[in-house]
Amino acid sequence: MEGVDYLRDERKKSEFDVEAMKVAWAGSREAFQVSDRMAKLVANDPVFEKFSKPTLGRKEMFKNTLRKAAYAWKLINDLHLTEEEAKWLRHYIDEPNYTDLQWEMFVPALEGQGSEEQKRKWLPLAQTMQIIGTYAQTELAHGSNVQGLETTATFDHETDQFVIHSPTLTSSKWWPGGMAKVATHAIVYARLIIDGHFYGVHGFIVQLRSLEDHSTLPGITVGDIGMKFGHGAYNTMDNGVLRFDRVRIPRNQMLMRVSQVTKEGKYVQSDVPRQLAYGTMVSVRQTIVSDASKALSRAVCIATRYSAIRRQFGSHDGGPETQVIDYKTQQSRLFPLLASAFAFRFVSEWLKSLQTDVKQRLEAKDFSTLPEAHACTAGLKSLTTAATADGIEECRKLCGGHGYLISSGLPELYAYYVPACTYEGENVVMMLQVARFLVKTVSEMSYKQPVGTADYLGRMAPLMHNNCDVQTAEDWLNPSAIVKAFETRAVRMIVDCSQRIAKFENQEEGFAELSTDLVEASLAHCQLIVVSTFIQRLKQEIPGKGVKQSLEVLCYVYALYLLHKHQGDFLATGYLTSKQASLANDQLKTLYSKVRPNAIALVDSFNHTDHYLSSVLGRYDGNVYPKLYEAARKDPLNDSDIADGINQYVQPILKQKLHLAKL
Ligand SMILES: CCC/C=C/C(=O)SCCNC(=O)CCNC(=O)[C@H](O)C(C)(C)COP(=O)([O-])OP(=O)([O-])OC[C@H]1O[C@@H](n2cnc3c(N)ncnc32)[C@H](O)[C@@H]1OP(=O)([O-])[O-]
Ligand SMILES: Cc1cc2nc3c(=O)[nH]c(=O)nc-3n(C[C@H](O)[C@H](O)[C@H](O)COP(=O)(O)OP(=O)(O)OC[C@H]3O[C@@H](n4cnc5c(N)ncnc54)[C@H](O)[C@@H]3O)c2cc1C
Repeated sequence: MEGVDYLRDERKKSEFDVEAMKVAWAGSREAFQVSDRMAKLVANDPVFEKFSKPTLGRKEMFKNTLRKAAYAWKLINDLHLTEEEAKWLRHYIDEPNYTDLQWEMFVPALEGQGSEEQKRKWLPLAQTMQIIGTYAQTELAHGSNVQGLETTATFDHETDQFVIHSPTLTSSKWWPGGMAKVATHAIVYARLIIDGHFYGVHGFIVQLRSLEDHSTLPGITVGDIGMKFGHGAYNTMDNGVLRFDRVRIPRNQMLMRVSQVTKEGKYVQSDVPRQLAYGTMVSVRQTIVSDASKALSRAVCIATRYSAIRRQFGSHDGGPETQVIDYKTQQSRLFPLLASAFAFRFVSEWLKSLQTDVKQRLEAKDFSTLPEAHACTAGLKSLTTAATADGIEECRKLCGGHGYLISSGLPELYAYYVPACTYEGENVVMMLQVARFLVKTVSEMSYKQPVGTADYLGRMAPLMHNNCDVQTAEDWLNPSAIVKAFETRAVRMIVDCSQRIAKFENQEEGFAELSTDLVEASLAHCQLIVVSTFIQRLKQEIPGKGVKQSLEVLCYVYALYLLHKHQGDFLATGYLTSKQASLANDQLKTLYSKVRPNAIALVDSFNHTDHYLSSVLGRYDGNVYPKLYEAARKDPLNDSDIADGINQYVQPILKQKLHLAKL
C-alpha cells in the first residue's frame, strides 16, 4: 500500500460529516464559500506559485513579491472583489508584503485615529492605493515602551507646521513593514512638543517618497534593516529603518481624533480616553488571534496526514508496520494541537464579536468595556501566538527527519510565524497588561461588580473555598466541572498575587516583584476564556452528522490537556487532589482514542489547499514518497553531476591524497 491508499482508508473511518465540519470551522456557509473560492483562485493561478521561493536571492524574492501584490491588486479590481474576498485573497497568497501594512495598520489607523476631515481626505487615497502607507511606531531603542519613543514632533507657530525629527540614532524608526522600499507615507509616532512642553506620543501622517518617481523626499533617510530569521519566510517584506532631519508637515497631519492642536498651538484633549490612540494595535491583535488558528491548523494538517502515512516498527510476519499516528506518544503530542487549532478558531470568532461591540459602544461614547477589550486582545494574542509557535515546532518534530526539509513546509511556516510572539506587543509585556487589569479589577471589587470575562472574580468567596467533587474519570466529561476547575485556579492565583502586592508599601514595586507569578495568573485567566468560549460555542446549534460530538471531544481534549500540563497550578491552589488530576489524565487518554478515527477528516475540515500548505508531507492525496523524491531532484545542486566548486576545491585535495599515497 502507498500513502495514497492510507489516506483513502483513513477518510473512510470518519464518524462525522466533513462538509458540515468545514462550515463549522469557517463560521458560516457564506464564510466558507468566500474563503474556499479565494483559496482555489490563488491555488489555480500560476502567478502565485511559491515553491521556488526558497531558492531565490533576496532581491529576486522581493521583486517576485511585488509582482504578485500588483497582480493581486489587479484581480481585486478586475473581479470587483469585496473587502472580505480581498482579505482572503491576500491571506492565501501567503507572502508578507507591504499590502499587509496598508490594509491591517495604515488604513485602520486613519479610520480609528483620524478626525472626520482627515478621514475624508486620506482614506479614499489609501483605499485606492494612490498612496501606500506603513505604521512607523517602533524605534531602534524602544518598541514595547511606546511612551519612551524619542522621535519628536515640534509645533512651529510661525509656519503652522510640525517639525518631525530624529534627535538620536536610537530614535531611528526600526521594523515597520513595507517602509524600506515601498511606502510613500507613514503614520509616524512621535513625542508632541509645543513651546517646550511635552504632550505625549501621537501619530502623524508623513510623506516619505515622491508620488512622481518614488524617490525619498528631502530630510528623509530610509532603508532596509536586513535579512530576518529563515531564508524565505518574512524576507519578502521590506522592514525598514527611517530617520528624519527636521521634516516639516502641515499641522493638520497630526491624527486628531483623540486630541488636537489648534492654530494657536493649544493642545486640546477630546472627551475620549487617550488609549484610543492605541486602537490600531488592539484591532490588529484581534486579527493575530485569528491568524494563530490558521497557522496552527496548517501545521497540524501536515503533521496529521504524514503521521497516518509514516510507518515505523511493529511489523509481524511481514505485515505492515505501525502507522506512527497509532503511537500513544504521537497522539498525546498531536491531538492537543489539533484541539487547540479549533479552540483558537472559536475564541477568535468570539473576540471579533467583542471588538465589534466595543466599536459600536465607542461610537456612542461608551468607553466602559475598553479596558476589558484591551486585556482580552492582549492576553489572547499572547496565549495563542505562543502556543502556535511552539505547536508548529512540535509538528516539525512529529514529522521526524523529513519535517526538517523545506519541502515539508514546516520550517518556512515556523520562521514566518514566530515573530508573531513579538510584534504587536511582546507576549510577556502583553500578559503583564492582563495582570494590571486583573489586579485593578480585584482592588475595585468593594464598589464595582466585575463583568464580562472577569465576572467570575465576583464569585470569589465560593471559588476560594470550594473543592472539586470529581470522583471518576467520567466525571470530567462535564462542562461545569471543567469551567469550575479553571475558574477556581485563576481566581486563587489572582487573589494570591493581589494580596501579596497589597503588602508592599509601593504597589508598583510589588507588581514588579511578583511579575512572574502575575504572568502565570494572567495565563490561567486567558486559558479560562478559551475553554469557556469553546464550551459556549458547543451550546449553539451546530448542524451536520456527528459534527457537534466530534467538537465536544476536542473541547474536552483541549481543557484536560491544559489541566494536565498545568496540574502544578491546579494542585498548588488546592482545588484538586492528585487523584482527581490523575483521573483527568486517564480521561484525556480515552479521548485520544476517540479522536484517532476522525483525525484525518478533522484536518480535511480546515479545507486547506495543497498550494496553501506548500508541503510534500501534507499533500491531500498522501502521495508523499514519490513527491519527496521529485522535490529533491529539483534542488539546484542536482542540476549537474559535478557541482560548481568541485573541480576547484575538492579535486585538488583528492589528487593531493593520491600523491601522498604514492609516497
Ligand atoms: C502584523 C505585523 C506588523 C506588526 C506591527 C507592529 O508590531 S506595530 C508596533 C506594535 N507595538 C506594540 O504593540 C507596543 C506594545 N506596547 C504597548 O502597547 C504599550 O506601551 C503598553 C500597553 C505596554 C503600555 O502603555 P502605557 O505605558 O501607555 O500604559 P500603562 O501600562 O501605563 O497603562 C496605562 C493605562 O492604559 C491602559 N491601556 C494600555 N494599552 C491600552 C489599549 N491598547 N487600549 C486600552 N487601554 C490600554 C492600561 O490598561 C492602563 O489602564 P489603567 O491601569 O490606567 O486603567
Ligand atoms: C517581523 C516584525 C515586524 C514588525 N513590524 C512592525 C511595524 O510594522 N511597525 C512597528 O512600529 N513595529 C513593528 N515591529 C516591532 C515590534 O512591534 C516590536 O519589536 C515589539 O513591540 C516588541 O518590542 P521590542 O522589540 O522593543 O522588545 P523589548 O521590549 O525590547 O523586548 C525584549 C525583552 O524584554 C522584555 N520586556 C520588555 N519590557 C518588559 C517589562 N515591562 N516587563 C518585563 N519584561 C519586559 C520582553 O518580554 C522581552 O523578553 C515588528 C517586529 C517584527 C519582529
